[in-house]
Amino acid sequence: MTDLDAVCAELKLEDEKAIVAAVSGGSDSIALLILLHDYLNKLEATQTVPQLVAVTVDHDLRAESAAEAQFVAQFCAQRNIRHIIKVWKAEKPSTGISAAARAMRYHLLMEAAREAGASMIFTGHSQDDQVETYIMRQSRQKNASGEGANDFRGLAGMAVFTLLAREFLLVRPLLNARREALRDGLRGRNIQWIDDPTNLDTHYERPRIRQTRKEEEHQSYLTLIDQAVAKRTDINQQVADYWDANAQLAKLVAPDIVLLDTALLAAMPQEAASLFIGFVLAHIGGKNHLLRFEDRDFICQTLSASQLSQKRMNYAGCVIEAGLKHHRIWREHRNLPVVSVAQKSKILWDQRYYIQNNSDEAIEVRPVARDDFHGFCLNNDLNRHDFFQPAVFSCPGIYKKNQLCGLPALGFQCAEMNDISVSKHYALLDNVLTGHDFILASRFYQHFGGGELNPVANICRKFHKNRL
Ligand SMILES: Nc1ncnc2c1ncn2[C@@H]1O[C@H](COP(=O)(O)OP(=O)(O)OP(=O)(O)O)[C@@H](O)[C@H]1O
Repeated sequence: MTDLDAVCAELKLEDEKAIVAAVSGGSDSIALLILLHDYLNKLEATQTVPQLVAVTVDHDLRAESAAEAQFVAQFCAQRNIRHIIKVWKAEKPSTGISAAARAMRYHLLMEAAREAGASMIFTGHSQDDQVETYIMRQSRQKNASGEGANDFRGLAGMAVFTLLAREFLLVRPLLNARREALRDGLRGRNIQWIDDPTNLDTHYERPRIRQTRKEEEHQSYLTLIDQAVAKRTDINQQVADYWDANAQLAKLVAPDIVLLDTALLAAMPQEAASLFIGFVLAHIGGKNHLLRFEDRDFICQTLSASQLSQKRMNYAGCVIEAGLKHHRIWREHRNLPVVSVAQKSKILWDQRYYIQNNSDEAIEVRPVARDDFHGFCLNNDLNRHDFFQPAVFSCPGIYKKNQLCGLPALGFQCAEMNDISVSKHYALLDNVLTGHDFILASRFYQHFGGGELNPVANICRKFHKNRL
C-alpha cells in the first residue's frame, strides 16, 4: 500500500493538462509510473484526467544509459504512455559529478515539463531513500565541526511537496513506501525494471549506506526523522508567528537593506532568532543556502549583547551594523559581478536580480561607480531623493556604451532603459523550496515583497496544512 492515491487526491489533478513522472527505469520509478497510470485510469471513469508523460534523463555518464532510456521508452510504448528522453549533452565536470548530475536532472525534468504543459513532476523517492538521506546527513554532521554541524533542519529529510523554480511542484508520493514492497508489487505483475550498477558501487556514499544499514534500525530512523520534521516545523512557525505579530520591527527600507528593531530578535526564542537572521542574510547577500548554524548563533548573541562591543560584522555577503535601537543589514560592496548581457538575453546578477535585455545592443551590468552616480543624479535631477547610499552601491547599475543609464532596482532609469527589465530573485527560496519551509517562505514573500506571483501562498491554500 502506498500514499499515492491520497496524495494525488489532494492535488486536484483534473485541473492539470499533463503531469510528468520522472522515470529512470529503476524499480521505484517504474512502480511510480504504474501506480500513477492505474490511478489516472481509475479516475478517468468519473472526471477528466491529465496526460501522463514519463520523462527519462540520460545523463550520458555510463555506456548503458542510452539503452536504459530505450527500455523505458519501450515500456511506455507498450502501455500507450507518452515518453520523453532528455540527454545531458554538455561536457561533464571533472569533480562533483553526482551533484552536477542531480542539478542537470532537475533542469531537464523541468524543461520536459514545460514542453508538455505540466506543472507537476512526480518522482519515485521511497522511504528507503528517505532513511538513507537521513543517515548521510547525520554522518556529515558527526564529521563536521563547521558546515552542517547541528543542522537539525536537514535531518527532516525530503518533503512530499517541494516547489522548484517557483514554477513546478515536485511530488514524492512514495515517501512512505518501502522499496521491497514496491518491488514485490512489480514482481506480482510480472513487471521488470533496471538495476543500475552504480547503486551497488560502494565508491559512492548512498550505495555504501544501502548495503551497511540494518533493517532492525529502520523504524527508529523514521522516529528520528519525524522528530526533526516536528522541530523544523515548530521553529519555522515560531518565526512566522513573531514576524506576523511584529511586522513593523523588520523592514525592508530599500532594496536589499533591512532595518531590524532590536526588540524583534530579543523577543524571539534563540533558535527562531538564529533562523530568522539566517533567512534575512541569505536574502540580502543573494545566497541559496543558510549561513552555518554556529555563525548565525554568534551573530544573534553579538546583536543581543547589551554592550555592543562589535559594531560591524561581515557575513554571507552582508554587512551587519549593530545598533542600540536598530540593526542594519545590507549587501556588502565586495565581489559584485561585472557582466555583459547580449541583446535579447537574460542573466541572473549577483544571485539577486534577473536582468532581461530586450534591446538591440549589449549592456553591461555592474555596481555603480561613485562618480558615475553623481553625474547620473545631476543629469536626472535625482539629488532631491533621500535614499540609502549602501543600496545605491550594491544594486545593479545598467551601463550602455560605458554610460550609466539606470538603477532600476531603485526605480531610477532613463529612456534608454525601456527595453531592459529587472526583477528580484530570492536565491534561498526561488530555486528549491522544500514543503517543510512553505509557511515560513510565504511570510517572507509577504513581508519582503516576493513579486506579484505568490505560488507559495497558493500552494499553502491548496494543500492541507498537515501535509506540508
Ligand atoms: N535518470 C533519471 N531520469 C528520470 N528520473 C530520474 C532519473 N534518476 C532518478 N530519477 C527520479 O528520481 C528518483 C530518485 O532517484 P534515485 O537516484 O534514488 O533513483 P534510482 O535509483 O536511479 O531509480 P529508482 O528510484 O527508480 O529505483 C527516481 O525514483 C526517479 O523518479
